[in-house]
Amino acid sequence: MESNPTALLARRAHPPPASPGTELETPKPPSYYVSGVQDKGKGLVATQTLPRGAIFLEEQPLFIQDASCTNSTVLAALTGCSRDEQREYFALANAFKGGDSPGKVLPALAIFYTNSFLCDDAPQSPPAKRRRGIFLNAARANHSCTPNAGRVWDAARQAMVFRTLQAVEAGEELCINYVDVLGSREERNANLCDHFGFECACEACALQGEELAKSDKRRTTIRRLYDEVSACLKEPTLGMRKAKLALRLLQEEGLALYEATFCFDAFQLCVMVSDFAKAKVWARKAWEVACAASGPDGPAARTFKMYWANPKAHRLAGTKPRASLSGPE
Ligand SMILES: C[S@@+](CC[C@H](N)C(=O)[O-])C[C@H]1O[C@@H](n2cnc3c(N)ncnc32)[C@H](O)[C@@H]1O
Repeated sequence: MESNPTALLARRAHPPPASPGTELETPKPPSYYVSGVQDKGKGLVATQTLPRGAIFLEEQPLFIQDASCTNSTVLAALTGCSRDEQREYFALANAFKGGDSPGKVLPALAIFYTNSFLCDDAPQSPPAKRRRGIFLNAARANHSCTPNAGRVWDAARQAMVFRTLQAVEAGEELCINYVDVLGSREERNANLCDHFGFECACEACALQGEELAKSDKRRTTIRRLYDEVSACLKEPTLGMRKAKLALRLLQEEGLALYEATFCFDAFQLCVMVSDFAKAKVWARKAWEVACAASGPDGPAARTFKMYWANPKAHRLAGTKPRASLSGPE
């Protein structure tokens, strides 16, 4: 096996052993278990009721690869893992299995492509520098077009952190989103098939007839509003109406994603027309949503908190004639 200078070995999320003399903490029961789920193979299921914003999984990578990874570099990284870890790795899903085309991907690399997550320390690093990691537990998280969980890479702790985006009942599956979930079922599934090789079996994709048409319309409208609100610099009142419509549609569709973005848009519209009282309310709402999605120390939560404290610090403050806009419903 060729040596692999690019594979950065890291350890999995095992709690460090207590040093002699330190008191042992009572271990917390895990918030999820891995189980078979209908039409999706295995998945993560909540063991207990979890409130919005609860961390249910934190995991360090088994190993990380950069963008130039090959089957050989993955195999080399695996030589630094225990036998059990290697066995667990080869038991993960392989979206490329069964393909008999000449360009067939070898198993170690195919499993890496199917299960790795981006874990870049520098945000927005160029594609060639992007690092991806394998997380043996997190790899069991399935996709949903109405995800109830989100994940962020905590660079300081070198761990992937998963939080609930909304309250979750015991026994409910914990799902993230692999692709953008705005757009119609057809568009979402085309994207999932192209990039991940499967058709989605989530609840939103299982809708039929009128229910499906309504869901598709809500999602395509939210996507349109996403572009339109930011183009409403000249018409803050119209922009606010669109932002609030998007928030209403997100709620109807049960989507927690994008809420912070629209709240922050509403904040920016308020600061533009010097309605700083409403701006504060919107910034606070954006902060609350961001805290639930990616924690209070995430970049979005920190930015929103700063503007909540001082909305006048925003570069658009007072750039339009004074007006009064509406706050959240
Ligand atoms: C990273 S793995 C997720 C865990 C996987 N279900 C398992 O059994 O290990 C990705 C694979 O899970 C399946 N999967 C994930 N989300 C799905 C969904 N919404 N509908 C159908 N299959 C899904 C697909 O086979 C996909 O290639």
